[in-house]
Amino acid sequence: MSDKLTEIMAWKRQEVASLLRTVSLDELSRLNASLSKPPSFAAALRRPDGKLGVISEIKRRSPSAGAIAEKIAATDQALRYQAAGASALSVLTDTKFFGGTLDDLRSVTQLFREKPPAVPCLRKDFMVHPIQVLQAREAGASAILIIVRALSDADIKTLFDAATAAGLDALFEIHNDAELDRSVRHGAKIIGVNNRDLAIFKTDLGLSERLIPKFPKDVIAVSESGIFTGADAARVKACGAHAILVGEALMKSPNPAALIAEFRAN
Ligand SMILES: O=C(O)c1ccccc1NCC(=O)[C@H](O)[C@H](O)COP(=O)(O)O
Repeated sequence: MSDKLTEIMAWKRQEVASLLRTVSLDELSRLNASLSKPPSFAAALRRPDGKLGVISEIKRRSPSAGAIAEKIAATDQALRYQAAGASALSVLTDTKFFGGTLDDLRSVTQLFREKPPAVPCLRKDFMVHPIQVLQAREAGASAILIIVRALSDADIKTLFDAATAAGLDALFEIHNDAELDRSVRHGAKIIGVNNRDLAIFKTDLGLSERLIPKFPKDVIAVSESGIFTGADAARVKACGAHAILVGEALMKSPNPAALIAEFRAN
């Protein structure tokens, strides 16, 4: 792993270091019991009409694209996505590389509680420790991200167990066959193929086409990154994706509702 992800993970471990303390499964279960249940991320991705679930991302900037919509308020974009019929939101909470914050997630989930329907939110960050899972649950998330390539099996188990205890779903993100095998061994229920090669920042939907047909039938399949048009969405749906995760195209679109409708046209 010698690419941008290596740099981000190293930074994330440094960032989280000041917060580190033991977070037991018991503490997470008690926290879960004390808070209102978040809407199910997994259930939102498998649509009864067979159309693609669309996970719509709030992403102000990124290492590959640079500035996307630096000044946008998370709640304004969240309302646009809610009105557009997004299945779920992905809220980037990393500040250094993506310009997001945990407050973005908090304010969006609070807004959805006040103005239903509550669209489930993924905490999109680089998870390394259960304290981040606890933060995600407190901030109202429905799911966390587990980047298989960046974590040892022991770390994956710790994070997945923590998410389960906290009442959260986990999106396992993969880039190759070995990572698919590892996710399945861990019992992943939602697996996303990230089409972006983090060494050269190029996206290739062919990666979803190669890997998704190999997913176990009961796993929810997500295709992530590099999806811009109805034709792109149709390609990944044809290979078995239940849902897509879209950032840049939706953030830059003047009409996210029309774009989401285009993604679901097939
Ligand atoms: O987007 C990046 O440049 C990036 C770089 C390093 C690690 C992760 C990165 N992106 C995170 C994502 O997974 C995407 O934001 C997400 O899949 C949406 O992608 P897109 O629709 O291409 O904006």
